[in-house]
Amino acid sequence: MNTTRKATISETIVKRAFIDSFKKLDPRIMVKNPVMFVVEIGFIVTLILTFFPTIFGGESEPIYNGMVSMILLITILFANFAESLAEGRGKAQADSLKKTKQDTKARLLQKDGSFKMVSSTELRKGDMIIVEAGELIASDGEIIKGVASVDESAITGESAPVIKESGGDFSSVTGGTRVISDSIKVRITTDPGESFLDRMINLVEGAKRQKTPNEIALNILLVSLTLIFLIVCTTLVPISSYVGVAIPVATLIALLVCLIPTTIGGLLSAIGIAGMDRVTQFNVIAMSGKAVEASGDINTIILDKTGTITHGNRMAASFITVEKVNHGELTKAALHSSLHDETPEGRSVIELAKKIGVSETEIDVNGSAGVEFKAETRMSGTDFSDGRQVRKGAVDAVKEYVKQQGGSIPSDLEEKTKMIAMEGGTPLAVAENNRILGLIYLKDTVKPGMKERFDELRKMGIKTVMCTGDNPLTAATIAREAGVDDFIAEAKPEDKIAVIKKEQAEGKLVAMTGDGTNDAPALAQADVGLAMNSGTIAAKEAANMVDLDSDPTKIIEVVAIGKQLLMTRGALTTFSIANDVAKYFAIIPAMFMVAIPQMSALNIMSLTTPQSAILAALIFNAIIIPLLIPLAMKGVKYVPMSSTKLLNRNLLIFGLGGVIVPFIGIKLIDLLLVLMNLV
Ligand SMILES: Nc1ncnc2c1ncn2[C@@H]1O[C@H](COP(=O)(O)OP(=O)(O)OP(=O)(O)O)[C@@H](O)[C@H]1O
Ligand SMILES: [K+]
Ligand SMILES: [Mg+2]
Repeated sequence: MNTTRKATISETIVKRAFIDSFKKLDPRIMVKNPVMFVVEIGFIVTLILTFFPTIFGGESEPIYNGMVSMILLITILFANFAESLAEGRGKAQADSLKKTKQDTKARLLQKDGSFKMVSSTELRKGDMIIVEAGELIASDGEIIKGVASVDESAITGESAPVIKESGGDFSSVTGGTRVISDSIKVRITTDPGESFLDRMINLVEGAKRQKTPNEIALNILLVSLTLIFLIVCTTLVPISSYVGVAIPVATLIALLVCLIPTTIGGLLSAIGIAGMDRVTQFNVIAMSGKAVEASGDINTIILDKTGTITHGNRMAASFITVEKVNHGELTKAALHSSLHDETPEGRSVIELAKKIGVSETEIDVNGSAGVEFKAETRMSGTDFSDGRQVRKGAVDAVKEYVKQQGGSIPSDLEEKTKMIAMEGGTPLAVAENNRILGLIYLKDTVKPGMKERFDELRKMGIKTVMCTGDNPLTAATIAREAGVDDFIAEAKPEDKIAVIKKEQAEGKLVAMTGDGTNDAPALAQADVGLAMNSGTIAAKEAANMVDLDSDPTKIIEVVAIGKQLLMTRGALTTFSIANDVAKYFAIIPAMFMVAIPQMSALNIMSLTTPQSAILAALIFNAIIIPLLIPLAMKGVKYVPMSSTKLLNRNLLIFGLGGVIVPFIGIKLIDLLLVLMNLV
């Protein structure tokens, strides 16, 4: 689906990561990762000991010190490499996006109606520009007038052009995309440097990456463990001298590094970056790592109906009269109600009326004023200078409207409304003053494969709720067809927020997908707000994720990636700590073996010499990091099942595995060291 933005781990990325791992040795950068910073201090101390073996008093072997020092350096480089590699794909994407970001010329509209050519960097919020076919859109904005097909491949990677039009949910355009046909008038909505493309570059580049609350909490745990082991290792000095053993400083440092959680400490940020990156590979732009993490814990998903579950191109299919109303009269009224309605629905009504055959004079808008469609009123219409008022809208809204003017409700309205709704269509009632003339049948169909997608979510234990402004019958039909768990009909924007707040009050994490301006408050309220790239600027700004392919069901992939991120972090933490336990049993007996022969009983791995044992444990501690890079980057495999089952499975694999693997690994390295005559 995506060609330009998907970068694989290429040779260039690996090369850049290799160089970056050395740059990251800078202590000012290292200090941000306390566990690895301790390793770096250990490296420096052992390096000094290599050249000045007696500097801290007592005897020590320079070659052994040098070996420890080198292994420590490699350990740090491995950890840095993991992080650099994770960052690499984003950096490569940022490079290709920057190429898209060229300085373009724009036709800036002047007060007198003429236009002036200006550079895109001069455009400010509120400016009006005209973009003609073949031209690049200079900045983000909203179409005020016109319809055009736009090539958005520079941003989305999707080569098929999309239709953008004023009014309604498909009015936003992105800077850097190209108008293919027709001409549009655009109101600029961002200042230079704050455009969607700018934000996207910053995000994929990881320039402003912030640690998530979960990462911070885990870091605190890792730092605490490091402190505890620092104390343990320091207190070993008086204890050992009491039993008559002098432990070399290099050995103490090796022991400390083996005991502190270097595996997870070295891979933690790579896991986070890779998680964000996986979301990007799915063509979803996450504004923060926090949003990706939250999606892993989602309990409820709120989706709107039109354009999300259904195709959303609600087109007028037929006009249905009530009682004894003349068909021509209804057609005319439907047309009149839509004269100023800029929404796709409104335009489709005019199209249908023209197809049926109304005279051109009826389309004259002179002497009339439009009543804009609003999600709150769920009506639109026209007021004529002769006092005639024509409205169309949701049936209950129009019923209320005519009742207020003393009108009555046609006897067959309900039955005919029901007929449309039962088929999943949206019925709009048409009224002239206090008379209801009939109905407009807006057709819309459920997107294919919806049922399977919602089944998948159910398996993950996630509840789906469809929230629509449409009537309960249409809602019920679509809900049944799509297989959502629950639905809310006749929902106004504030109702959508209320649903989210209610779930949140029960301690649940809520995700919401939407595209309309009326969805924006709810998108902001939700823990995870996924806006469609096709949607309005307001929706995209309120959300913390934007789907470039405008596929609302992609929330499923995002949830899976979030879960995978949390699981990967948990699994590798478990593995890292279990590992350290095993290393303890490798080193401690070896350290005291000579002085306290009884300790040999604990030397269950029967490692050759104290030195071989320590070096083997330290080497294992280093190479486990690159060995786990693929897992950190790709994530632990996620299969939809309950979280308890998942937890048990992972504890078994990574907890038990974490104890067993080092025993085998350390023993093998020990044998190898002896074979190579290194100890
Ligand atoms: N152009 C229009 N003129 C008059 N009424 C409209 C128009 N468009 C929609 N309506 C009516 O208003 C209702 C609410 O429309 P809206 O698009 O805001 O729904 P929504 O809350 O976004 O939910 P969904 O997108 O799931 O349908 C529609 O169900 C329809 O009855
Ligand atoms: K360790
Ligand atoms: Mg909508």
